[in-house]
Amino acid sequence: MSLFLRLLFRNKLAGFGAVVLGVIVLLALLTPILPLHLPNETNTANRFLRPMSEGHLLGTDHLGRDLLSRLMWGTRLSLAVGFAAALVAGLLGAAIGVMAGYFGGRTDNVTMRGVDMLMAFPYILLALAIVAVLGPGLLNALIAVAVVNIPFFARNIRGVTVGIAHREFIDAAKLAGMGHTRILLTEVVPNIVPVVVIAMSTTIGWMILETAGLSFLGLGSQPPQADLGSMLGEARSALITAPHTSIVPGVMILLIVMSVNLLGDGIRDALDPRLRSGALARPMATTRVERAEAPAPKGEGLLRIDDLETQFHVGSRIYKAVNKVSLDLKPGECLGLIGESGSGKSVTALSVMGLVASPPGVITGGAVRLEGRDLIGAPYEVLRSLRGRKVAYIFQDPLSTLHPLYHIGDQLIEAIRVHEHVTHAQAHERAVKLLEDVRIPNAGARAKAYPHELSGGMRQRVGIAMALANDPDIIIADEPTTALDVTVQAQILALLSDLRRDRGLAILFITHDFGVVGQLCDRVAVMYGGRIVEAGDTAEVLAAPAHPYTKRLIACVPELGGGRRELAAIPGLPPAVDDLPAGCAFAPRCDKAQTACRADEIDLTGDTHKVRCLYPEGAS
Ligand SMILES: Nc1ncnc2c1ncn2[C@@H]1O[C@H](COP(=O)(O)OP(=O)(O)OP(=O)(O)O)[C@@H](O)[C@H]1O
Repeated sequence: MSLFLRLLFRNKLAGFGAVVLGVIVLLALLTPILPLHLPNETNTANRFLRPMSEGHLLGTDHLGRDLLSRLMWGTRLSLAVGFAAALVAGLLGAAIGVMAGYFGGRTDNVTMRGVDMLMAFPYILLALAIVAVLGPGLLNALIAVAVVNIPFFARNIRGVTVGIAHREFIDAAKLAGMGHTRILLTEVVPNIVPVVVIAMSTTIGWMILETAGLSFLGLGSQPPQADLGSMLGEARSALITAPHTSIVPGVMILLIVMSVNLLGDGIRDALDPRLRSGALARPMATTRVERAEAPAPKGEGLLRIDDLETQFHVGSRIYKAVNKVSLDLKPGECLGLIGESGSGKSVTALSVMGLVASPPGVITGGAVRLEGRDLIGAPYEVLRSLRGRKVAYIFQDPLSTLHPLYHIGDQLIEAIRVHEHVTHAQAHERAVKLLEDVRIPNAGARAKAYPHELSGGMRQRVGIAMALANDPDIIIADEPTTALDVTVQAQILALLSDLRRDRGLAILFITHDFGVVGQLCDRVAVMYGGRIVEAGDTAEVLAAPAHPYTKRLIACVPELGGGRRELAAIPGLPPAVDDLPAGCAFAPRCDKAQTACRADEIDLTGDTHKVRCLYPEGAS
């Protein structure tokens, strides 16, 4: 709760709205005990007294009634009706939306067509019609406002529920034998409550306005009862001669609606989990850089990463995802970056082109040099011109990176034309050639397919073709074969290997599978807890792993035809990068660890085969 309030008040306008609304609600609650005139007490001798008159701070109306008192009682009534209408519309609308979205089929059709019919009328006409049938009065105005707003909630919530109803956790609940009522109450409703709260918080102001509108027309509260709309309606005839009688309720309506809307926006933002995790809705175009100075280059290379540090700053917590990582990639070389989930491989790869989302990501140190030019802190335009053209990425799940509504050919054409001024026809020809290069059969026809029409392996070939679209020098492949079965995985690896040879591509290949590294990579770097713990030629590391972590990682890979042996899982879990232990991060899971391992930082030592360990394997 305190986190929610902190996030809410971080948005200054929402904080202002909360304070203004809080004061108004408090005054409205205290109205019965405040020393005010009676709101309906008339005194025609004192008609239209100006504000600041004796005994009448805001003056009086056409019947000599005290405006301050009527304002307070009227505000109380308008707020109560607005909140009640929002609650009724929100609950009924949500219930209809949940039922229609969850059960689908005929239930959905019948209820939604009813809702559509309600929506087909202009809402104010519908409200007028309802009040005309029920008769004027505040309760009937409340019913009318609630009814005309039900379709808004029903439609929104139905959409959200349809999205949830087919999710795996609902299937799991069904498989576990839960009934519909239980699934609705325990699985669906908790997921839609934030949406209902957000929709209600942003529509209360609107409903207060609608109720005031009906009262203004004489269909809501009836004389002598005051609400803000009826006060405005009664003041209409004296708009010029006694403007204060209109201004007083008008300003109050403005304050209430404005503060409710500002607060509603703030509540919506504060309930957004991305905001809660520190990732404010709009990430910057490139990763934020807070670096003292660039370290000197430690050598040559097409791509050199020197002492890179990337962190996530979430509230007061600092996640050291990448901690002084150094790597280098030569033209035509394949470097494997391997480690368990969460070791920092993807963040390292994304830092290269400033693609880590900020906030919360921050590059706090190091350098990334492409052909000698430091890219850390480079302007967005520079990075944009290099992204795709010099360095291209292939991701694990092409279905989430390919646009679902465009033909794959068109997406390739777009990728080509981002960097090259070629005609559509030329780009199309190139796109088909690229699809042929990645060995997609019948490439011309396949260019017209949508991503969902292709198999996982074919989609990943399209992902590779996208990466090749601008003939880059470097491809960063982030677990591109993890989601594929072994035969397709072998085909994709063979394809990457051929492309590397034919085009002289340098590849940074991220994986957690030493088997894949053995097949494809010349060199390998092993990551653990955001640091490189071992690096060297693949054959050398595979034959004689020096770090106990590498050794255990290799032992996890089953060997075909290697006879029956126990697969050695690594006990324990990787460390949380916001609370790394002192010394070696692997020490808590290492059976060779000594006291010294837990004391100070350990250096990466060695020449071509480097290791960060005080007691490496094989050493006497
Ligand atoms: N937005 C974020 N906020 C806080 N921590 C984050 C955020 N994104 C990533 N991290 C942390 O950074 C660390 C490195 O994550 P990264 O995705 O690079 O791991 P990885 O080795 O690529 O794992 P995987 O193989 O599962 O993709 C993890 O511990 C992760 O929890």
